[in-house]
Amino acid sequence: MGAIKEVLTIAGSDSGGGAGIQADIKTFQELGVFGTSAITAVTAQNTQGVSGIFPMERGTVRQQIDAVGSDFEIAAVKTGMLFDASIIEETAKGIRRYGWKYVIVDPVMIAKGGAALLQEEAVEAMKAQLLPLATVITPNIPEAEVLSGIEIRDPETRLLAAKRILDYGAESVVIKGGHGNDPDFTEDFYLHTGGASLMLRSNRISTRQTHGTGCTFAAALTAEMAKGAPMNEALFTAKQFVQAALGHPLNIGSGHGPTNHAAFRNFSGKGEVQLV
Ligand SMILES: Nc1ncnc2c1ncn2[C@@H]1O[C@H](COP(=O)(O)OP(=O)(O)O)[C@@H](O)[C@H]1O
Ligand SMILES: Cc1ncc(COP(=O)(O)OP(=O)(O)O)c(N)n1
Repeated sequence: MGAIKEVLTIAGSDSGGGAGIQADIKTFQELGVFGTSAITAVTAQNTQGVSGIFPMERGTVRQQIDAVGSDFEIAAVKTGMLFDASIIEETAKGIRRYGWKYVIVDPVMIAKGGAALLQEEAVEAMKAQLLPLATVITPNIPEAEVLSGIEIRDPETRLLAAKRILDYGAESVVIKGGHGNDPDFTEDFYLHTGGASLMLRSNRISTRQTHGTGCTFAAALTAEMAKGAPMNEALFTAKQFVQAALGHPLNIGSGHGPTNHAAFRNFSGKGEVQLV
């Protein structure tokens, strides 16, 4: 067995443990990579919503990135909740300073309960400074609409939105389908600048316990890319990981509960995800 791969997440803390840094580290551990973190904001959050947001000073974020970057061999870096333009700038500078190879940008904007996890005026900084560094961006449908300025109603408008997002300079994008309108299926649509595309399709699981699915998907993708999986395999594993986590609920909390990060380990339903 080779040396364990080291990965970094630059994201917010979720006190409820289902999303953010906590979801990322659990996912990294489950997929056999060593997780490190730079915390951008502390949130007071549970399954019912976000009751407080405490952003870090930009220097605090920089120091965490440098502490990790100067000592660890980071095989892939993921970004999540970045909250404001100054933290986006520090994150982009850090990624450039260390020249990390795989950069997975989850452009977190709004939590399920409606709390803003990214200031509106920071969207332009994200487009200009972070998206050009991304190997893959992983917006959900509302985030893809904000980034592209296109309303996603069907596969045609989704394709247009994906192309528009790639205009900001990223290598590829996956528009996640959890917010789609098909009651039976979810579809995550991947597009590479070279024109190659993929669709990850699965049964839509009927559950309220969906808190942190986006973070978990992007963290699983990060772990697989760090281990050297080709993009199609990394995407497939990430989707399977989320499918298992949603399909084996833990019944924690009284609102939108966390997914089960340990479920993939024992997952037998690998055929439940189709790669099209
Ligand atoms: N009810 C569901 N059943 C199956 N997969 C889902 C469901 N909801 C979300 N997913 C999957 O979870 C991942 C995150 O999707 P999404 O909900 O769009 O992101 P976010 O959590 O960022 O809003 C995607 O892979 C999506 O297909
Ligand atoms: C600290 C923190 N980061 C990110 C999110 C959003 O996570 P996401 O996976 O998009 O899940 P939902 O909030 O949509 O359930 C968060 N809530 N907190």
